[in-house]
Amino acid sequence: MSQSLFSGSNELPRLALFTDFDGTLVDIAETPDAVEIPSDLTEQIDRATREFEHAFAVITGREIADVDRFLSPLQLPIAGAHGAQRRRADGSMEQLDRELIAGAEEIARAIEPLTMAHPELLIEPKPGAVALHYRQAPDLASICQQALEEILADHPEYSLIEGKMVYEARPIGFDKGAALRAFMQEEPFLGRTPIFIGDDRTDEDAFRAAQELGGVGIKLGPGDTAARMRIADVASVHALIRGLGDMSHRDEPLLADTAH
Ligand SMILES: O=P(O)(O)OC[C@H]1O[C@H](O[C@H]2O[C@H](CO)[C@@H](O)[C@H](O)[C@H]2O)[C@H](O)[C@@H](O)[C@@H]1O
Repeated sequence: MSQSLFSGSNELPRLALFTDFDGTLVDIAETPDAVEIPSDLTEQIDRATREFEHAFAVITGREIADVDRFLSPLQLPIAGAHGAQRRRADGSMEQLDRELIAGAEEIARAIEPLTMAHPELLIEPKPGAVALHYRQAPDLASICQQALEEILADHPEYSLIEGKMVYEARPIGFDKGAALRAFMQEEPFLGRTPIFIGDDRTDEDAFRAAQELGGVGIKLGPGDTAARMRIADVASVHALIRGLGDMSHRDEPLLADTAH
């Protein structure tokens, strides 16, 4: 890391914490529904959100309802479907254009012949976006990419993005960086220093946004990244969330004056 988030000051900045979901808060699983939620995860997150005065949000490719189901009973601020959906900290929803929702439904229908021919493929329709998973059939990656490219030629309002064993159609103008910036303009995020933790290439926009706003991106795992910091694995993310929650309670100087 070239620069410390805490350098030049004895006091902790007021932090806002943003995390990705799959591969960051939970380990990657064979299918989207198979992710395992550690028994203490919701409690850990709940505690951190309180200590961060609720400046804690999830920014994910999943639809919001999925994350709510996995993290029940928590109802966090969430940007879902790569930012196409967004629930603010006050619980209000940013509404996505109906035409974009209809466009995503059409794209999902257009993929069906491919998934009928290859039942190992999985379509995940979401409000305003669509994922085509090939984790059960890695050899079909290029066929999936080509099929979606052809379908998106008729849907210029969408672009193709690539994740972990998945191709997705995401509406143009939406990404995780834009979602992070939108949260940062609202309470309780306003005026805080953003930290974004993610593991995938779709997280790069959010790393850059966090850093442009004076914060830091933390990349989980290997690979080229714009993030200035790295973290090893999901267990370390849980430990970091616990640790940051503890630190945010300190109002005394970070380093005690130990000069003799
Ligand atoms: O932005 P994220 O929270 O990381 O979401 C990205 C995509 O994650 C999910 O798919 C990925 O995780 C699955 C479960 O571990 C795995 O089976 C799949 O291969 C991964 O691509 C989710 O299903 C997608 O909707 C998200 O866009």
